Amino acid sequence: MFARSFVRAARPAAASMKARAFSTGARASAAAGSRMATFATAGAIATGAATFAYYQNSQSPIQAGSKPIAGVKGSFSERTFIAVKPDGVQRGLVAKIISRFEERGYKLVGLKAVVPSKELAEEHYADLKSKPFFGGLVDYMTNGKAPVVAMVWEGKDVIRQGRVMIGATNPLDAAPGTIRGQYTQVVGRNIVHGSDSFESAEKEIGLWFGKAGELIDWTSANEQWILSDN
Ligand SMILES: Nc1ncnc2c1ncn2[C@@H]1O[C@H](COP(=O)(O)OP(=O)(O)OP(=O)(O)O)[C@@H](O)[C@H]1O
Repeated sequence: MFARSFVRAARPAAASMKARAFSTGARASAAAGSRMATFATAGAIATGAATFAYYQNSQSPIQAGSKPIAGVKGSFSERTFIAVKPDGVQRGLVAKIISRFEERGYKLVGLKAVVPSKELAEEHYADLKSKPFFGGLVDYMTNGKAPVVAMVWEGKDVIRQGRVMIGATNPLDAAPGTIRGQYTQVVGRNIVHGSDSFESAEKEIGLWFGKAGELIDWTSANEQWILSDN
């Protein structure tokens, strides 16, 4: 009985959330000149009763710019940009990468599949413009043979911890147990990206997720069990 009324009540809210996530996605897409499909951003997150209540009581489940786009540096609200690159998507490693962050207790606040425009990829990797592999890197990110799965994760020290979890850029130097140390062999196909500083996170989240409109500010029921100090 409860379950049925919950589902019935949830339907219109979920539908409006999806519509809103889609329209903000479309706006950002137009801005970045990218082809993208926003999926599961609002719908998959809003599965728990507590989260549902939060959405139900909220006029706008989509963040309206109340929080800085990369959260607050060094706080529980710090955010990082993590992307599964096309080789990771082709190899079916998206769920494994998401699981690592989820199981660590980090909170998923943004998720979408994107084939980025050349301009977006060039801006993302602007600091590598002079490198001989730059053209190939941009082509591999943008050729559409597979999308990039772009994500924003939130939690304590998530920028630094995200880099540790991902491992060194060159798989030869990546420690066993890190994502690259477990799944990759060569630097040109190292399956995942993570912001390397707060400033990079601000820039990258802004580039890939527009003006924070696509990010969902929600409260995890587990937060006190993951983030409390004695
Ligand atoms: N020597 C190289 N040959 C080919 N591709 C490279 C080389 N060095 C770096 N790359 C590619 O460029 C990406 C960006 O390089 P960068 O030096 O910024 O490392 P990173 O910050 O660990 O990587 P990412 O930005 O993807 O997280 C690497 O992840 C890799 O895909």
